[in-house]
Amino acid sequence: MNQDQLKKMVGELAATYVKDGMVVGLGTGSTVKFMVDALGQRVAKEGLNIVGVPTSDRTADQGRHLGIPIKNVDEVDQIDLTIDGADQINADFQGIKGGGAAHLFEKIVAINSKRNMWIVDQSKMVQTLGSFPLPLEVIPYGSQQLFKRLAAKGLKPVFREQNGQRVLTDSKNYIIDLHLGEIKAPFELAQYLNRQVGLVEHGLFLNVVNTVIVGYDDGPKVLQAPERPSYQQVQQN
Ligand SMILES: O=C(CO)[C@H](O)[C@H](O)COP(=O)(O)O
Repeated sequence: MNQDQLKKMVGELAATYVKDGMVVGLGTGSTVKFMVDALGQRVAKEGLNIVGVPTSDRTADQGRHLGIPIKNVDEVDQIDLTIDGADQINADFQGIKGGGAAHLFEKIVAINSKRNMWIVDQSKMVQTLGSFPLPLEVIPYGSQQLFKRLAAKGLKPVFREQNGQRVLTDSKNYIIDLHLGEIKAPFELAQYLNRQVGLVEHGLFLNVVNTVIVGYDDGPKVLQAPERPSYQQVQQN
């Protein structure tokens, strides 16, 4: 199976976890796109009654187009289940997200969800995080100074660009990617990044996910992460 077929397989399986009456967080990315397509089909064919809380303008547009009722995260009491993709997941179920520049909204939706499910193809499962560059969403004002501080600390920052222009998030912020190679101590790194002024959110998702569906050539595998409070929720209290 090619990567797209694996993504479609896990996306379609994840859509079967959505039950009537649920408020569902809708992630962002090419894997989630398959899941939202499948959810749209269930809404049309089965009359599935759900509310979708999207994590990007892209996903909101797709959901609306498919007839899924869409609400903002501030318009719902709580989200029952969020289904999202990931860029890397390590052996301890910690993740890197933000390859699609949507990790700020994805994290807000994730920490306001009762359960979080990630859907990935087999290439995303790693022993140690970091070979995928770690995305940071930063406010444009002062971002060059922040960039210099990150570089001085040896974190190998690179402003993300597309067609020669800096990428802008849905909140009109920049993305800086840290080309770390290996992240040996993700919690320590998260603590350092949380302290940086002008850095809105980093792409380390620690103790967030409950269930991971991985697409392998011989079929999907459903993995359960240990039950634990999310790092971000603990920090906030
Ligand atoms: O974090 C994300 C977007 O910010 C995506 O979930 C992540 O990049 C995975 O994307 P894809 O399913 O296209 O591989």
